[in-house]
Amino acid sequence: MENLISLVNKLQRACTALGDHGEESALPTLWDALPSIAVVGGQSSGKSSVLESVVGKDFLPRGSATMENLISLVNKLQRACTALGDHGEESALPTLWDALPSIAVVGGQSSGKSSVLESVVGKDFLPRGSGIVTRRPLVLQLHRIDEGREYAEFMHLPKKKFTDFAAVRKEIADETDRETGRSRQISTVPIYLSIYSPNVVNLTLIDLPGLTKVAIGEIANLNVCMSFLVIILIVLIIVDGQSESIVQDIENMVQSYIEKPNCIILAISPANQDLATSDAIKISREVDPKGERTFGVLTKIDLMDKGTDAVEILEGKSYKLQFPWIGVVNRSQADINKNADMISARRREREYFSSTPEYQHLSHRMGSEHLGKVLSKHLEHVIKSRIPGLQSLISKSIIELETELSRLGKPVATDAGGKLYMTMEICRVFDGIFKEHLDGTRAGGDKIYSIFDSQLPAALKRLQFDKHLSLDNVRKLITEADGYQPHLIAPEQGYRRLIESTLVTIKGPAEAAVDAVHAILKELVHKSIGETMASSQTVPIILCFVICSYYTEGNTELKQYPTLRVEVANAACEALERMKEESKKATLQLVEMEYSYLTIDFFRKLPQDVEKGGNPTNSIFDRYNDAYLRRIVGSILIKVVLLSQTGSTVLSYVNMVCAGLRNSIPKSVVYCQVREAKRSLLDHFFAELGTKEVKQLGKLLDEDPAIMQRRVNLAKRLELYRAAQSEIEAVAWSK
Ligand SMILES: Nc1nc2c(ncn2[C@@H]2O[C@H](COP(=O)(O)OP(=O)(O)OP(=O)(O)O)[C@@H](O)[C@H]2O)c(=O)[nH]1
Repeated sequence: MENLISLVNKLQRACTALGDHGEESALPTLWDALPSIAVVGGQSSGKSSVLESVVGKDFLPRGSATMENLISLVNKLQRACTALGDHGEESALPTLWDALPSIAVVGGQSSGKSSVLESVVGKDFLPRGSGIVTRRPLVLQLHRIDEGREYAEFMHLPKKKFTDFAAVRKEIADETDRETGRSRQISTVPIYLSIYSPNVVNLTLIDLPGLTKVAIGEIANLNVCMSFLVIILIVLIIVDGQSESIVQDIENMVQSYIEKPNCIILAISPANQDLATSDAIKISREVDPKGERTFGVLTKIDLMDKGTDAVEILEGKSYKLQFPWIGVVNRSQADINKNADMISARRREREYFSSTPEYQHLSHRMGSEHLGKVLSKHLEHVIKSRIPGLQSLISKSIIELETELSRLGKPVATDAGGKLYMTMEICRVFDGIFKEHLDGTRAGGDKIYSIFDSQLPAALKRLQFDKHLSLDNVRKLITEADGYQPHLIAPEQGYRRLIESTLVTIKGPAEAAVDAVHAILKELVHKSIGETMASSQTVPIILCFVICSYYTEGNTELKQYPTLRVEVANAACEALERMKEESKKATLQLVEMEYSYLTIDFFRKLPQDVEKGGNPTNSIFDRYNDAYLRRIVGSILIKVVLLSQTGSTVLSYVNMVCAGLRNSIPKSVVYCQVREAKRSLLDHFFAELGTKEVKQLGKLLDEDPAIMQRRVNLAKRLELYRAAQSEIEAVAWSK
């Protein structure tokens, strides 16, 4: 039996070595066929303990992994936010940073903020000196590691691990100067520092510049002598690069961090100063009047005057906060100068509280180690309570980002094939929209019909053939056509001239119809360009061309690519121009055809008419009298009588031809322009596109750099939010 079990063990080891873990594989898997025992159970049900008992060894990791996960998740999200430039500052994009809980350290200048931070971390790494030392927010993320050497990493130097904390201090000072240009000004752009150590608790702390009270405005309240001294001081400060506005700038910056409801305030007040004048308490009260998210920290307890103590404050009697006050004893300036190490400083601090009679009863909740633990615990609690809110914010943001991204479309392909494909797809979408306008799915095509139905007939009517065929005009034309020899039977040449000169006038309305349709087609081209969505970018390449899906999946206009937009518009308009010329030729030809050949029946009927009513023996002048001419013309006044006699007259012939042209002109226009535009609007453009090099194609798709940048930002943010969503879900489920 033992052999059998060890055989299975051996086989399982071999499977693992071959990468066969029972996961999906194209090869038959042996792993799945081997028997094994899986330990299942709820969280903290004792799975690991059962396993360890079976093995008889203590070898599995333990602890409140979920809680640690929470803080490291928030740390991760904060780092990701920073990488995306999301510092919680004003941005058109939804910001996750603001929703993430953080701890901001605030207090007056030299109140001991940096010392508290260093004590919590247990490392000496922050720049020290006179004046305003902290001039940029320092976002300090503490990561607890199980073992190994502690190290620090800056966000702006991602690949560099700092094991020497003096170098960390130097880098903070240098990076501050890089941003503020050694001008001693302050900057709101944070420095991100991560410290990995087995001696820290998971925590994110933000060190902010110290609040200061020196301001020009306060000089007025001082006596002359003092004012003089302060002015000299301020001049010195200004010479040193610090302007008066710095006081306000610092206050604004601190305020902007701590006013966010998710910010936990670590208010640092020195015990050797009156608490009533504490900058930290003053500013935190403004944003958190009930003290619901303010932790009061009292520094410099060891520096209090002899005979005084901080017991009243630490017991919450003189100034009550929701959370108990925590007293700390940091390294003094002398300790710093002597390079006293943090471990012994922490030990001395512990000893101070346990051995000072006034504080002995409070010693279990004093000191920087205790502070670190309290903050970590509180942060966990806050994060936990924020999870539902975070989840809904992230889900909402994901939807918003996806919508916006699909509106912007996919980025331009880099290779020639991809660029060509994208250009063609955009053109095809444009072409589809243009056709829809003509076919009635979209508005605009109906205007063409209204030209044929009302404008052309109205224009033909306005020609007033009867007026053109006035007796004087008829006489003139017939006489001219007869030349030196009057006609014998019928004035054929005269008829021809009359008809020709009348029908020629139809060219005007015919040409106008061509031009009007051309104008409408051009208008529809521009309309379609405006409506063209770069939806080819949102539809997977394998999908066939389904226009309706383009309309629903995205609505980025062709104007996203200004050059392509212009080129497509030009190509389409040039094509329409060519079609217009063809149409004009064909349509005018229709009119010309009508006067080039007159229907023969018309002439055959004329001699009979002459026989019936005319008198060929009359002199030429008699035959050209008004009655005779009127008969030729068939003027409206006498047309009833004369039409019945002559059967055909110039006017009726012209009207007959005109009625025919009224039908055939639209046919010609539609054939040459509308049908042709639907068929081959961009044929020339496509032919030219095929000959273009990748560079020229790139120029066509010269997207607005701002849009490109926005797409990149949105995509990164979406990636972050999706990752955050799955991580938060994992934590939320295991809560
Ligand atoms: N004796 C003693 N000295 C302290 C204590 N806390 C801070 N100090 C000293 O007070 C001075 C100022 O401390 P910092 O931690 O630099 O103060 P800060 O608030 O960070 O200063 P800025 O960032 O410049 O505003 C330093 O010399 C510290 O050594 C303390 O609890 N006891």
